[in-house]
Amino acid sequence: MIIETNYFKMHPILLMFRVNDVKDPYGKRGSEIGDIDIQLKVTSEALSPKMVVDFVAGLLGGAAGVLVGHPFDTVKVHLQTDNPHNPKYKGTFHCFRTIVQKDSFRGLYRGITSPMGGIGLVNAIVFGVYGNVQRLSSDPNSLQSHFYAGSIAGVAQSFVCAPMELAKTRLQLSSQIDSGIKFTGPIHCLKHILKTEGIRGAFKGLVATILRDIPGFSAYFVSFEYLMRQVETPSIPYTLTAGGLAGMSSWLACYPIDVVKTHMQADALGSNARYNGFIDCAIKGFKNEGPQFFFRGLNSTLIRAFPMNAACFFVVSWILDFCNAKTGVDSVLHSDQPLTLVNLDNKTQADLETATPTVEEVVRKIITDNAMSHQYASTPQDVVHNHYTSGTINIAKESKTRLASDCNLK
Ligand SMILES: NC(=[NH2+])NCCC[C@H](N)C(=O)O
Repeated sequence: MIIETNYFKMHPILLMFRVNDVKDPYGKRGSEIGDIDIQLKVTSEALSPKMVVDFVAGLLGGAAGVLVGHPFDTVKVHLQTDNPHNPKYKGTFHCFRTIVQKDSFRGLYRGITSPMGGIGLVNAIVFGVYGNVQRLSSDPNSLQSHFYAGSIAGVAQSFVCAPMELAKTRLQLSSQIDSGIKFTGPIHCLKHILKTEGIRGAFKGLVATILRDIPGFSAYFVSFEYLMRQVETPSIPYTLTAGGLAGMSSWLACYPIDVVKTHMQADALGSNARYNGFIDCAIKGFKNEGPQFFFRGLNSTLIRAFPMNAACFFVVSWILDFCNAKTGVDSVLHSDQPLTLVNLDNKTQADLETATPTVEEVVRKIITDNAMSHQYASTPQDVVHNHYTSGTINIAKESKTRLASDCNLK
């Protein structure tokens, strides 16, 4: 069994194995390991603290992204809903300037409370679901796994994302719609929607959001993963660039659907509604305006996506890396057996990086090192008394491939 984390080139590999012969594995050779029958055990990582780390990393990464990206989002929504026949704005920069002139910087940061908490939450779901689905899939390293994990994450976050973006859109456009009511914030806005339009009203645009975010998030993660694989050790600028480009390609993959979604959420409900569903909205938009309808605001979206997702991916990667580096072990909970956590020092990691060890060699190494010095288990006997052992080691790519084939993994 091998479970790997994503985000960085040098993946920590988690090994969990079972020492079968608990009675006398060391034979007569002192602290050396005898011929023990080692079985690699496929173990679900579902209870691992790692699972939680993904969510927390997503939360903080999302918040960082919002701080950098929100002004661009305000511009995007203004442009998307501008009147095409009598446009207020001449373009992205003009829109930006007009908002600042009319409303100062507050205008750009209007409605940020909703995405701040909301995108934090959404990103916790996105990165949490994505990370765990990807790790637990049968072939975690393939781009296909990243694709599926991204799609599933996209669906999962839609249920929070749709009402949140609804409130955000209505707040951002509050001068144009809902005349009369001055919303104090997203919660106020959502409460009002719930009261006047019911639960259906609060989930207006849900289907459009799901349709948007399946391609959106699969492109997001596949492109990030792809870019990170192009270099051996990604530098900080490289990681930032990869995150930024991943954000941009994500929007390119779903932009027309996003335009329709925004229009539907800006639309009124009931008899005042202009659109009768997703398709109707798309057709009316197209008839009214031609193909440009589907690309209005794309510039500002792409411009916003770069810094926002650079910040987001960077913070997420940094947190995941920090958590891995700090402990040096993956603490794994197992329902019915005690665990020994094996912490390999840097030297051991380096040794294994240059070699191409077989599974057995790796396992022996872990046990030997663990037996020599460790806070969790100080003697070989201690290791053996705990039936399960796990360790995190960094292994070079070729070794990983070998390891994977030794374990009968694809
Ligand atoms: N279509 C999407 N939702 N793509 C994912 C990008 C998410 C990212 N938080 C952004 O707003 O740029």
